[in-house]
Amino acid sequence: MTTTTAEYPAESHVFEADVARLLHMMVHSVYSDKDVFLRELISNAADACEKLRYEAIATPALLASDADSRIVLTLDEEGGRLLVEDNGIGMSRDEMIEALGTIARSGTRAFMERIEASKQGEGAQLIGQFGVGFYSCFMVADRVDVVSRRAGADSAWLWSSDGKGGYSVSPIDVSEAPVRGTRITLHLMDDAKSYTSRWSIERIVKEQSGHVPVPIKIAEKPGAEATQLTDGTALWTKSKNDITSEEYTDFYRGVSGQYDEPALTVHFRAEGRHEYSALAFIPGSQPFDLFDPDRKGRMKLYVKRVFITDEAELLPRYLRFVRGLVDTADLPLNVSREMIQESAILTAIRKGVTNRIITAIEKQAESDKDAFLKIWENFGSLIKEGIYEDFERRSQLLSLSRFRTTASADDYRSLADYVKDAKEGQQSIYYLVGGSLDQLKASPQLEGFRARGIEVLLLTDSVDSFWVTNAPEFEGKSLKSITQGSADLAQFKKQDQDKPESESASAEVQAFLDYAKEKLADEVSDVRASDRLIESAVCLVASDQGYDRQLEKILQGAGRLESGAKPILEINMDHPVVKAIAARADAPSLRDDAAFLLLDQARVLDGDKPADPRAFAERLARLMERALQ
Ligand SMILES: Nc1ncnc2c1ncn2[C@@H]1O[C@H](COP(=O)(O)OP(=O)(O)OP(=O)(O)O)[C@@H](O)[C@H]1O
Repeated sequence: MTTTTAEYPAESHVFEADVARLLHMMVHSVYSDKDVFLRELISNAADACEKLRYEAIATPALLASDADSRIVLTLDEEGGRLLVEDNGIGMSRDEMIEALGTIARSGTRAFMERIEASKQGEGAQLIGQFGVGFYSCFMVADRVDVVSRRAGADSAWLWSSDGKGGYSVSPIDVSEAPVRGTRITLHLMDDAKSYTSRWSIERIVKEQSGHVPVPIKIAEKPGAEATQLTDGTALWTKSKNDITSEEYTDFYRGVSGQYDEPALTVHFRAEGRHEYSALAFIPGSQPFDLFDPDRKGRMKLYVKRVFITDEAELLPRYLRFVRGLVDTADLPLNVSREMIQESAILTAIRKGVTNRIITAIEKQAESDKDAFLKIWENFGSLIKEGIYEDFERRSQLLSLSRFRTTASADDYRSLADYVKDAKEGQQSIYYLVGGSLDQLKASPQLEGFRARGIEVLLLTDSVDSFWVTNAPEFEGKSLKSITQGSADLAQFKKQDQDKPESESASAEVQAFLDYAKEKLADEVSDVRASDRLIESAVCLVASDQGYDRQLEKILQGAGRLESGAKPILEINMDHPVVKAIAARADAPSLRDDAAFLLLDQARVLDGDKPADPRAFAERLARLMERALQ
């Protein structure tokens, strides 16, 4: 039964707020390389063909008599139009409203915010780098009509918009729609009329979409016979030696939706117990939604070249920045998506692909340090998640990790570098976790390590607080936070021989320590002499048991820990202020204020605030008054 207009009159809809924002950005984009719109449309068309092939496994009738997927581009120079048509799955009315009136992709909002916050030129570059799907056609068209008929349905729909405030959806006679699939008509803007020239379309398709796994045809005018532009051969089925790096890049761009160069390409065919091909890429830059909590891996699973799903978890979570696909003949075509998750074959494939990717990164680290460091800068924080998630590969991932350290200057150091240069008798790999490198470099806790030339890893990624607690060892040395427990530095000589090692505390200073311990008992668990301080008077450390201070702050911030453990206040027994206060046993109120002020000073050095700002201000005022009198 054909849908009647009386049942479904033409409806007007306004765009969801985010779509409107995105469209505004597209239309006003100064991005010069507008060609990218065609890649987006072709990629959607190819996805639609792949979805149909998948649904047709269970319902072969969907293919009817037209089994071969294709994408046809029709040029209409006279009418100033470009048509992109596929015989894929098509869209129902509701699917159209959902897909072309809202933004489903996670992270798009974050992406838009980045574009809006950036300077004009940079924002435009971002658009070019990532592409923004269907809506990019409004960079070249002032009206877009989408006619679609879902496979197996007896109705067809027209979606139409000028890309400004909204769009309309109306039923149209099936005789005006493709038998199955979607036809998108772009009414080109005056400065975009070159997209009706065969020469430019052919160039763009070959450059951008030459390896889309659905054949692309071109018709020079409406009604003309279409000739083939690309044959739809799946790139991954070819031998590595027959593929140029341009072809890989083109394919990567299609599969990742990013328009940069891949930083690393891993392409192999596994034979033996399980047979499959894998083609995986590490992107050349961070995808904009990399840190979106909903972001999933984007490796596609094909069975005998039929796309099955991109939710098969073909890689461990921490490798979710890798894009690409696995194609296997070992799974049955009609395997359900649920069964896939539990399949032993898939587990074996996951292991094989993960190993190959990590080995490829390791090789890159050896053969091309700069290229590897770019990967590390973009994705190191994710790779480090693997240190606590992937027990089997922990030591491999630790070896791969690179760090800023007190000895690295602007370069990176590996744990192997660290161990090679460790002091004689040094049992631990020391680290300090915090929010930024500058803050870490200014930490009082570092002073004693610096003075003795002991290297300390400076860790600033939020994941660092977690993996360090799980990876206690590298080449026999345990990882140890310099803000937790005792520093045990006395066994190492200071490099600056002029400064004598501190003698055991004088009785006076010791008495002040005991006094402070009693006074501050509500706020700290201990007050003790420090061997990690040189210039600063005080610092806070966590006790050996429990969490390190930085992790405690993160857990508290996330509401996963109610209150932190009391820290330990360490005091520099050689510090002139400490000595001077210790000498004033005759002035109890002064000692009292000093004890609390020293604690607050340690808090501030830790990036915190004084616990009681008012009491702090009063104590400070009293002290200044005394000094000024
Ligand atoms: N030719 C088409 N056939 C069927 N559905 C389509 C077609 N073009 C677009 N769509 C639908 O519109 C949705 C939105 O497309 P859009 O390009 O904006 O984002 P996307 O394809 O989901 O994301 P990405 O570009 O990151 O893959 C698609 O997910 C799909 O459901």
